[in-house]
Amino acid sequence: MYRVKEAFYTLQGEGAQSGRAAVFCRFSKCNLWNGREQDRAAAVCNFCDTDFVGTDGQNGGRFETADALANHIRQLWPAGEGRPYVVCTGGEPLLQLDEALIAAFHQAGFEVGVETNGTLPAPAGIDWLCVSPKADAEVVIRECNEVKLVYPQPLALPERFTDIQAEHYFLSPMASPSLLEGGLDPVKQSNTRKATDYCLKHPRWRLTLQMHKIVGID
Ligand SMILES: C[S@@+](CC[C@H](N)C(=O)[O-])C[C@H]1O[C@@H](n2cnc3c(N)ncnc32)[C@H](O)[C@@H]1O
Ligand SMILES: Nc1nc2[nH]cc(C(=O)O)c2c(=O)[nH]1
Ligand code: SF4
Ligand SMILES: [Mg+2]
Repeated sequence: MYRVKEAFYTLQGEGAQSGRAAVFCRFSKCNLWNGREQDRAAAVCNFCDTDFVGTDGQNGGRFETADALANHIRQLWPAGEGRPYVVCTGGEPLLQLDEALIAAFHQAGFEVGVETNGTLPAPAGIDWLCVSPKADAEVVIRECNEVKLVYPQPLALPERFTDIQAEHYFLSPMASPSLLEGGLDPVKQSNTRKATDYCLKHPRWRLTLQMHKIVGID
């Protein structure tokens, strides 16, 4: 059984695949926060900008089989256009994503991207893996396509993650958890300046901005 909070067609807004059309499959649940506001401050990850509780979002639901979920996601891709791309996110997708579901996505013609906090092992077959470390949580994934660190995090300094083998290292300025528009978020503006300064001093790191919030697509 797979539990999905919501699924929607949009442009990838973050990292090296920014601007690419994708169906986002947002799995329910996370291992670093239970999603309740009253428990946020005590959670390992306490700045999450996402509601991943339950299965009641747009195109969300409970899916008994990998094929049922893959077919559901396939219907959200525009007919006959380009190479279908699904981004598995959440919540923490690696609590649920398994080799059977990756195989079903491939069978349905998808390339499979994953956004993970890196604390759980990744199944084989993922086409694009993004690891986004959180606070003092141990990262067990040792290689990926991109590291995308939300910045600043006092317990997750960038230096700690340069031994993860990756093609790209990104800093993503921390936004207010509440869903404010990109331009109206003073917390984010100040964090964007800090991330910019860090990238200028340490040029292996690149800046990425949450383009979907700037553009206002989701
Ligand atoms: C909601 S998480 C879900 C996937 C996975 N649990 C993770 O943390 O990578 C998706 C992406 O949003 C980022 N994110 C979450 N809250 C954010 C915030 N307040 N500002 C900027 N990025 C944030 C995460 O770091 C991650 O890269
Ligand atoms: N457009 C868009 N791009 C994204 N990239 C990563 C996201 C996520 O929440 O995992 C995300 C998201 O929520 N929306
Ligand atoms: S950002 Fe990711 S790891 Fe942090 S609470 Fe949200 S879903 Fe969990
Ligand atoms: Mg998001």
